Amino acid sequence: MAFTGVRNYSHAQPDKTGILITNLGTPDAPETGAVRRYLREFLSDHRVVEIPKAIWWFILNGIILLLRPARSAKNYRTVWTERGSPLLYHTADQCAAIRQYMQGRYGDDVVVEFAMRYGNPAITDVLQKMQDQGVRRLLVLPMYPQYSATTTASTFDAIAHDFAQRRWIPELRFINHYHDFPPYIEAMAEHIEAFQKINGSPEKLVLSYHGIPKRNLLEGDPYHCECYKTSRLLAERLGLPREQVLTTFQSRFGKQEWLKPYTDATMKQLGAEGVGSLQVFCPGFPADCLETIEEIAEENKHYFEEAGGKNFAYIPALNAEPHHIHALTALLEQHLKGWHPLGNSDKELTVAEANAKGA
Ligand SMILES: C=CC1=C(C)c2cc3[nH]c(cc4nc(cc5[nH]c(cc1n2)c(C)c5CCC(=O)O)C(CCC(=O)O)=C4C)c(C)c3C=C
Ligand SMILES: [Fe+2]
Ligand SMILES: [Fe+2]
Repeated sequence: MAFTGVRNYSHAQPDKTGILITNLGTPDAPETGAVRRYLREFLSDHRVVEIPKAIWWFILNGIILLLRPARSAKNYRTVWTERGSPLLYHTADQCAAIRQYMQGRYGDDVVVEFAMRYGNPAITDVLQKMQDQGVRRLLVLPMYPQYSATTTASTFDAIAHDFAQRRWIPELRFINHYHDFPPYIEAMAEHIEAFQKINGSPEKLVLSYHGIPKRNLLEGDPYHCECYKTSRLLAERLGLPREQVLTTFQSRFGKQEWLKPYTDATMKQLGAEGVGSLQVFCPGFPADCLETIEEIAEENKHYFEEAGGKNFAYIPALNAEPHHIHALTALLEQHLKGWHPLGNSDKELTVAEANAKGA
């Protein structure tokens, strides 16, 4: 096998640092064919579905990819905008804001790009683009605050798979999680406080995270613990008593048991108990997407109200808000330490030069 080499290398070329922001990915269009292509790639990942591969191949191709794409496409159409899928454009906006900050600090020494684990822009294409720009040090930030093998490790697999084809791999740093990073907790707290200043404080605040199969927890995935820690730190920072804040898990897939309590069952229960006002925030989703806009703000709102609940409000994700960008750049800078001064590693900057660069 031939490895991909570095083309047009010149010794005069400065070494650059690359920051790669990744998220899950989304279909290219809210249509059955595009959704099927996306779901095929996503659901063929053994990190996501751990059922033995041969058995799963028949279920996936014989049932799921025949039935689900049309239904999912219909859901995607309800959230699609002129700028495309919310997950895609929020990620693009986050990347642009982080790039602006990093360029202000380090100029052209740092390259900031984003990629998606499934679909487009594909990780391997973006890594090629970064290599072509002279990136020799790579910092990867998967936008999953809470570690899970299904998401974080799968992203690592994709980076490793790409590197396995390259002759000259860059120096690598990979952010595993940031579920308890103080600026992230602070950004969420300030965001929730700002929302409540306008909309009032609710009787109950539900913190809803994407679920994973319960078996993954029993097999040693730390995701469940990290979600509870995020909730505890956020509730403490907001000064809310324990009974006012609930942690739940949404977006089940398939027949097996997933992490409980389930968000939908909780909505029905709180509605039936006659809860007067409820706010839902999703700390595990740094960007609004199908799972927040359609599943929480529409479907689960309906469950709550149908069961008798009043005043449901969904608190939007942090998206590209300044508080969020501040938290993310603080996280990135923590992980860039020792790579300063960014730029040509052969050339030491004088103090005056470093100051002039703002490094
Ligand atoms: C099949 C099992 C799934 C696991 C395990 C899973 C974990 C997981 N997912 C996210 C974040 C997102 N998931 C999104 C959509 C989505 N998730 C699954 C399945 C699993 N996720 C499916 C089949 C879908 C597609 C939508 C559908 O057909 O209903 C999204 C939104 C994507 C978008 O385009 O908007 C996000 C984000 C996390 C964080 C996670 C584990 C911790
Ligand atoms: Fe998911
Ligand atoms: Fe736990």
